[in-house]
Amino acid sequence: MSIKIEGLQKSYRSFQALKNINLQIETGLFGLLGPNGAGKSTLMKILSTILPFQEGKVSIYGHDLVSEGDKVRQLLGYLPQHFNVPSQFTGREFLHYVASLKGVSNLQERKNQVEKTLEDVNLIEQANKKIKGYSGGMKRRLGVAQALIGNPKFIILDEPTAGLDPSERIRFRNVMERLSKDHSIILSTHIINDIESSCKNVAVIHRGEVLFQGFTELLADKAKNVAWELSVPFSQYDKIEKEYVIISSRKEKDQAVFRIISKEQPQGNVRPVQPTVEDGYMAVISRVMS
Ligand SMILES: Nc1ncnc2c1ncn2[C@@H]1O[C@H](COP(=O)(O)OP(=O)(O)OP(=O)(O)O)[C@@H](O)[C@H]1O
Repeated sequence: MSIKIEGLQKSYRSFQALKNINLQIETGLFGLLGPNGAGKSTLMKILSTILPFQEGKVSIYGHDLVSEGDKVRQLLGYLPQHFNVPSQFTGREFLHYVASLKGVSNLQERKNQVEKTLEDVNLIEQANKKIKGYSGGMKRRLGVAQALIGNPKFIILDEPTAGLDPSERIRFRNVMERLSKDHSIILSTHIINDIESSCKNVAVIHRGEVLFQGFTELLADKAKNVAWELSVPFSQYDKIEKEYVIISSRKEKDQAVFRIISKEQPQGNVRPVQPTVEDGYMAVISRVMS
């Protein structure tokens, strides 16, 4: 087991942000899903040793997070949710700087790593431009790059794909897939598709609690027998929205067609549907499970 979290509790003053978290994370890509305010960033900050916690035990590749923080940091690459870079640097200069800080002292080795990482995040063409001229997506990709520099065994990425266009998201996934063979990578995202197509294991966290952990495809099973497609006249749109957990809706002629989660079979023009990972996620966080 690469990462073991036992009985982790974190409070900000009187507010309990993480409640008795127990997670086991192996080599590979691990997805952390949860709505806004669930506690994902709090957990990631704790794992990256920058935030203290009150209760529990965390072990990273056999090192205790608290008493062996220095050893853990040597294994770590971290992209925080809000990542600011010195804007006067060029992308290439910045990555050389990060590589030096991470102890890559051999110049040739540093060059190799920086160029490979720039390629991975598709920033070769912009590498000699000052960061202040980068777009939001380019800055995010540079953020991912700095987390990968130094070849850390344990990589924590807090919303790495936020602001990336679809082709860059696909590129990101391919790089993660390559790294997942011999790294432990935890990534948080709101984009279920990112998790579905690349993470073998996932945890769903909501209001500071882990509500699901396991194989990603098993998350879909949580919506077994509770996922429906319901067609209603357009006039009933608001009523349905209030009554059910809605996954999506579309217009078909004069009908509104809803994909919903409901324990009871709804009345009317309805049919059961094969649940997706997104259905499972919504079923878990709304606690409407089969
Ligand atoms: N420094 C802080 N002081 C007090 N409360 C905090 C602090 N940081 C976070 N919180 C609270 O802890 C809870 C979890 O926040 P966290 O940022 O970990 O959620 P998240 O899952 O990352 O959310 P998002 O998806 O919106 O980024 C929220 O209710 C948040 O308001």
